Amino acid sequence: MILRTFTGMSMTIRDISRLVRLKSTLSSYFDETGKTGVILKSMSTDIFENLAFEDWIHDHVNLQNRSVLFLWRNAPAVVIGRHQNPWQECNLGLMRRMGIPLARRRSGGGTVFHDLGNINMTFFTSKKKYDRHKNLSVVTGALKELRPNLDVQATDRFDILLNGHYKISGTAAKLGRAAAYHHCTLLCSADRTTLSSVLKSTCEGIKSNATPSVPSPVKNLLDEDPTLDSNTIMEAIASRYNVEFGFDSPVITIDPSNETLLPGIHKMTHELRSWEWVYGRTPKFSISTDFVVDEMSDINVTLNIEIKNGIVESCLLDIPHDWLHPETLKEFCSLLTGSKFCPNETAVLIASFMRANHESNELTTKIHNLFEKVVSVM
Ligand SMILES: Nc1ncnc2c1ncn2[C@@H]1O[C@H](COP(=O)(O)OC(=O)CCCC[C@@H]2CCSS2)[C@@H](O)[C@H]1O
Repeated sequence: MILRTFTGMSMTIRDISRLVRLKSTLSSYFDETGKTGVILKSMSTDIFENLAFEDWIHDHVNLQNRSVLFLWRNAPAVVIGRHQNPWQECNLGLMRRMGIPLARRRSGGGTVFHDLGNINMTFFTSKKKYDRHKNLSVVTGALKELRPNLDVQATDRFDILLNGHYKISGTAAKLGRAAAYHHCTLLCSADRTTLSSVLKSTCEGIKSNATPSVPSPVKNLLDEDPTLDSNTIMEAIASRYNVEFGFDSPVITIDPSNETLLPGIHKMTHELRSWEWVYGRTPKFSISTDFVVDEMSDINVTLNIEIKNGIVESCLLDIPHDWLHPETLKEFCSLLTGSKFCPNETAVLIASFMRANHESNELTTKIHNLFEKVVSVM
């Protein structure tokens, strides 16, 4: 079965049999049933599949007279805004070591951390009905219904604060020509240690006009009230959504990797996963930084590098000529120029460079040290 019901509110047998019988796409299902409000919940915890599903709904569902609430959670991931610079926003080295993926979403705004202790909600409407205040009041209303003493309030910048100070929810939005979506997070029991360590850039000397994030002190709802749990919170949000908007939708569980139901979804997911989208879409930037390349003799190096579309446009290294021959240095820099600003690609290039230039062990060690330092900013 393509869709299955979830929670107390159940999908009608007629709805299900229609879907099974038609083996239809989700958009034709919407048209068939004529429902004006639909609540969907993802069975995937893959950030790229879930972001692709958002795109799919936005592009394929007629949202003129219809609203959709999408509820989803992800395995650990860092999600940057459309116009952001990942090198400026997060600790990419640590994320690689921890196996935490980086995703770039299509909406603007800042960088957030997701894991299974964080709920995401996407409110799809026509552009005319787009109303972030109303959507956030669904969230705060649901929380107050569950625990009347919780002090949760939406702010002017559409964050939700707990006790007037701690951020528990961040918002971003995408406005299309006729349709729109507003999506937000909700911190229930996320790993705050990982959150703060991955959202700390290690890269110094970046110059860019990418959108910067606005860091805030964060808290989990379950730290305030350990008797809460994220499934209960999700159900409360779903029923509050129905009440607030006058709908009667069950929560329909959906598989965002189902190509039959969602024609074209695989291609959309693939694009979101690609290096070209995640890193290559970074607005042009430069890095100017100093490092010691040879601790023994205290050799100081200045690196000036310019990156456009994720590709090294120019690379200048200021190194004492008696440490590395200017010709070798020139070759090293021209090797990087035109390549992806990425440790894997650089490692391959440097390895072949070292094979071709194996004059002495001393030179190999120097190139290796230089490579390690340059790669540490990637
Ligand atoms: N999961 C989560 N929820 C709330 N706040 C967070 C979270 N992770 C980090 N932060 C805090 O917010 C700031 C960034 O705030 P800033 O205001 O810059 O950015 C946002 O809030 C963007 C929200 C995007 C929501 C989308 C919904 C579905 S896909 S992602 C960060 O430095 C932390 O201090």
